[in-house]
Amino acid sequence: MIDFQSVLNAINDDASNVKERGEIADYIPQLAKIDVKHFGIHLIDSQQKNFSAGDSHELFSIQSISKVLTLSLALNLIGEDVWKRVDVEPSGDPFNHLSLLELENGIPRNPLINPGAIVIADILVSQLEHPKDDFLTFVRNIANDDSITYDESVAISEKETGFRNFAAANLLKSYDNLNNDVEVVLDFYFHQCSLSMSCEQLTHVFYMFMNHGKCRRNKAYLTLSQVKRINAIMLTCGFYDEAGEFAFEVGLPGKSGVGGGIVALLPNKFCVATWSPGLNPKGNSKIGMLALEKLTTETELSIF
Ligand SMILES: NC(=O)CC[C@H](N)C(=O)O
Repeated sequence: MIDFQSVLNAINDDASNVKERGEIADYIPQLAKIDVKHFGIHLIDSQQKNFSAGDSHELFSIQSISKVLTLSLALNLIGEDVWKRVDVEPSGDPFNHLSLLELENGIPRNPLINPGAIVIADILVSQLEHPKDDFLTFVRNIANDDSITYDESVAISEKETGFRNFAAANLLKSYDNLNNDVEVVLDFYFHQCSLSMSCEQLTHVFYMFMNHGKCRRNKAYLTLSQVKRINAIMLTCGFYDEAGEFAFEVGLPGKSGVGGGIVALLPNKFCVATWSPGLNPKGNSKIGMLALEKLTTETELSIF
């Protein structure tokens, strides 16, 4: 038996001693206020045993990690038709890159870069009666946790400075790959990104991706084939132009966000989330990447 708690304690000790902690994502002014010194880690295993260290119960902005959840709901609602509007190839580019979108006639490379997630947001806005409420209910149900909510101040802050996302949405519109108004779709997108969760809550939501699509209460939200696809997309696209590095160093499907969160999982074994708000130049949590590399090295557990 692996002693996960000892491994997490050691990771937390190491993380606290790192001096160069990366840069906070200050292009969203509300995120710039967060103390770069935070570090938290939480792991849930297949028996639903929980292990944590550091600031694992503090809330943070999950940002792009939400893209996996909107994709899951879109697959639930319209199935394979999702792939008519967004591709499944890694982009090799930063998350907010636009030139590929023009080269490829308005079909985003994958659902985890911003233009792809904006198309998914458009699908949800079309399909749901009360998009923001219904998406929140979906996430709360998976986690079995009604305390999860949006951070309005983060959503408003991003709306005020989200010029590249407005550019992406307008470009999508010009290629007929956005059915609703740019303002409406981005209001939804900025809210999904503003979802506030702790490391513990994130593992409770993402548990289903390591458990054949079933949440902790054993209710199925995704089919086996959908989980396989989403995990594959996380592995190949979850870290933008650092997806290769994450697979190389950590060896797990996962997803990062500019709030400094990372969630990753090993099917049938565990789901883990880290939070450290300082980012590396590729926009992924600097210490979170180091922590997960240590986790899979020490436990010798990875998909490879
Ligand atoms: N990588 C991220 O977390 C980016 C999400 C952020 N809301 C943005 O659109 O820029």
